[in-house]
Amino acid sequence: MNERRERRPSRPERGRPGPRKEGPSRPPQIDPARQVAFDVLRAVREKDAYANLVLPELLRNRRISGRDAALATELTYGTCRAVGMLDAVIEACLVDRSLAKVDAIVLDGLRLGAYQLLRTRIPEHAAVGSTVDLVRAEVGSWIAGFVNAVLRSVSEKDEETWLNELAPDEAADPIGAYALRTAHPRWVARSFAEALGDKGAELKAALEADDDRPDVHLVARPGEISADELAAITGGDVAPYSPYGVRMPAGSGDPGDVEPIKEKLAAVQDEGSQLCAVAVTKVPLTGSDERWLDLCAGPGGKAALLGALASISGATVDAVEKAPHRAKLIENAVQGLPVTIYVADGRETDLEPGYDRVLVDAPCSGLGSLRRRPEARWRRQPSDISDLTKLQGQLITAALDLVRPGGVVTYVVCSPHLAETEGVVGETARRAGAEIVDARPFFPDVPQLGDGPYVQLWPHRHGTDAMFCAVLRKPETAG
Ligand SMILES: C[S@@+](CC[C@H](N)C(=O)[O-])C[C@H]1O[C@@H](n2cnc3c(N)ncnc32)[C@H](O)[C@@H]1O
Repeated sequence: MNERRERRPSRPERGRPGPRKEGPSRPPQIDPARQVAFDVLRAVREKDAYANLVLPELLRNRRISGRDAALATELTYGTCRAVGMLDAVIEACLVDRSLAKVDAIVLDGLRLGAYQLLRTRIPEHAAVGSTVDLVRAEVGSWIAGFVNAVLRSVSEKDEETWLNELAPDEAADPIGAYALRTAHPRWVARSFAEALGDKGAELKAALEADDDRPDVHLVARPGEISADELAAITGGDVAPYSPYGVRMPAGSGDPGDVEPIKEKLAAVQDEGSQLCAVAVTKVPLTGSDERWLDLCAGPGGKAALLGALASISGATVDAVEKAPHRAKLIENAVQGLPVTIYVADGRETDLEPGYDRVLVDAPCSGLGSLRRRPEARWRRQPSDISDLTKLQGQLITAALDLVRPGGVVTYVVCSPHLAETEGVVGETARRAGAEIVDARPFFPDVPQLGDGPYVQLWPHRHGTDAMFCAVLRKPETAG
């Protein structure tokens, strides 16, 4: 056994307290920011909670603000995102190389500590000591020696050195190498590579951009406030592509505190989502253009933008949502707009066919917005995809039934996974005899859109989520 391995800790047996002398005798010093992060990690793991919903609530309830809130946010989201990379390093620090038998709550603590050691400038003694205290307070003093020893072992090298040791060779296995380095599951990295048609520099750039903290994007409601005005009020920048968009740097504070958002003149919405909603309205039509349908509308981001544009052009929008609680959110988003909400399954509505434009913003894997949902990359499974594509195909088919001959169906997903994008669209359009229209002209001035006919946006190219958009036209001759 080499010197380093001798110093590695053995894992504790589950639920079996070790000798009392392992734990330091001083009482644990609990830091509120780290306690919040630790509690959110637990809620994410035990209750399938969403970190970006639980964290603000805990911060509010515990009256944590300012620097403590910023630290809690950084540690929570950073740890959630980096789980795969952190686990690889932690596992390398265990004598028997198995994480599986480390108590889940202890592993939460180890991840939180390892994140601080590898991806922040927090001094080693603070990262290790505070983590030992957190886990000790939760599990008992007997665990302190183990946590301390694992984290001391993690701290022996920086992230780069660990990754050089643990990552597969970049030339032999670029997907595996970039996946570990950017803390993505391999299957997600592979799906990005397939969509990009690249396993080299562009894949690396895409995964790196996906691992960054994203800007906050706001949408200025058309007819109420302009993007220039919104940018001036918020101190943000007018977005490069959406005529209604404003971008604010990550960590600019709670967008809910922005006055135009409180007054419902603006909302938080990724610029890619804005572009897709706007594209729905830009496809040329012959004949009527009054009845628009949003077939998967909750929580109402695109319905609100479509509603505002419909109100200007004299159209109306029907918004369908299957989940009643999400339909409630639409109500809140579309107040004062010409939008009617229906709680129904989009595959079998009682709606009168003959819509001029239909948006299918289908349920999807969300692989395109992983940067905005810290824990999502580790929760999604490849096996989710086939159920989703079945549902997506059925929703597109229903939309083609509801649109009038010559009308358009715009299909959008927040995913670059080929099965959810080109795969399902190509197959469904072929079966229904729908024409696939080149979507690129409806994204004017957006660069790097490839060869069409589909539009795939990317964080590393456009600074947006990886939204996909396809436009289908129902043939004039169709019944
Ligand atoms: C990607 S989200 C839509 C986002 C929304 N367009 C927005 O911009 O805020 C998909 C929505 O479809 C809903 N949904 C899932 N299955 C559905 C179905 N069979 N019919 C209608 N809506 C469905 C989900 O509850 C979810 O709210």
